Amino acid sequence: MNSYILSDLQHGKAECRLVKVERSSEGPDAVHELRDLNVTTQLRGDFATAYTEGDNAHVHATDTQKNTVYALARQHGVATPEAFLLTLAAHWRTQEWVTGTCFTAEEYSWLRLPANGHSFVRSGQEIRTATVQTDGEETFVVAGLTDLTVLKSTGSEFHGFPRDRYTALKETSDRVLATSVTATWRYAPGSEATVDFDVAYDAIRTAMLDAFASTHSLALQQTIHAMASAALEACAEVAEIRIACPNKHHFLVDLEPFGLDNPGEVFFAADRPYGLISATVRRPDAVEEPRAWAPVPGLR
Ligand SMILES: O=c1[nH]c(=O)c2[nH]c(=O)[nH]c2[nH]1
Repeated sequence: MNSYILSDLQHGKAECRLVKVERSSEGPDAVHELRDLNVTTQLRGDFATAYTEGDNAHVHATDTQKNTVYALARQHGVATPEAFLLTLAAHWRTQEWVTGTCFTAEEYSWLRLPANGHSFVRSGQEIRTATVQTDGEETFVVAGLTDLTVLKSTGSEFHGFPRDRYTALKETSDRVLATSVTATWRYAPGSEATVDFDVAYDAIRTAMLDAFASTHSLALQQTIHAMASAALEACAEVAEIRIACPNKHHFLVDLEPFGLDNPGEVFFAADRPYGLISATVRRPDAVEEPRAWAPVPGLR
């Protein structure tokens, strides 16, 4: 065996697609509930000999982990993404050689069609996200959303920035502000026992959208701060929130060569490059917890 240092071992099944139908009634008038998740499991623990010796005696097979996702969905249901990940965590944290766990889920939303209670259309809006980790006795829950695309066609300015020999950007007092919000919030330790994750999600999403719409923006940075603050105000159980936003630039097209004016009506929506702006906003009394954020990507 060599003397290199092995660390950060984890193994699990990535992207277990799980659709759970809650069947409270049957027949042509059946009203069903749908939860559509993409679940990734990761176990951490005493698994080094699999890496160093190829000895799998401690390895809970990723296939077993995948099967456990489906079996626990059947046995415990999927009340919310966070609740389901907590169920997985409760199962795996007690298994031999497991000292820590990390479960993540994306949730895709479906809207009920008016015809009956069991037909749905995928809603093209944001993806909900959740991550539950355990480290021994401790539990960390973060949740959020990505791809929440928003735009305001006025009420956004950008000026007062420094100018140097490479600055070409004109100051503006009226521009299109568009972004695709990725937000992730961390629940205060212990709050997972009492918080209603669906209620919290809806409250935070609504608060962020209201803040985006109602903030007269002097910078996307200011809008991000307003959205994050509104989220903390909307949900007492959230200790901190991270928001990352691409600035989806909309450039006014010069129509003068064609003898036309363009009073803020015709834009070129560029897809790249884009500004990329992010921040974390934390309650003053909340203790930082870097472990909770470790698996959370900055921006997707
Ligand atoms: O809201 C903005 N923030 C920036 O930091 C920035 N930089 C830039 O070129 N445009 C903008 N807009």
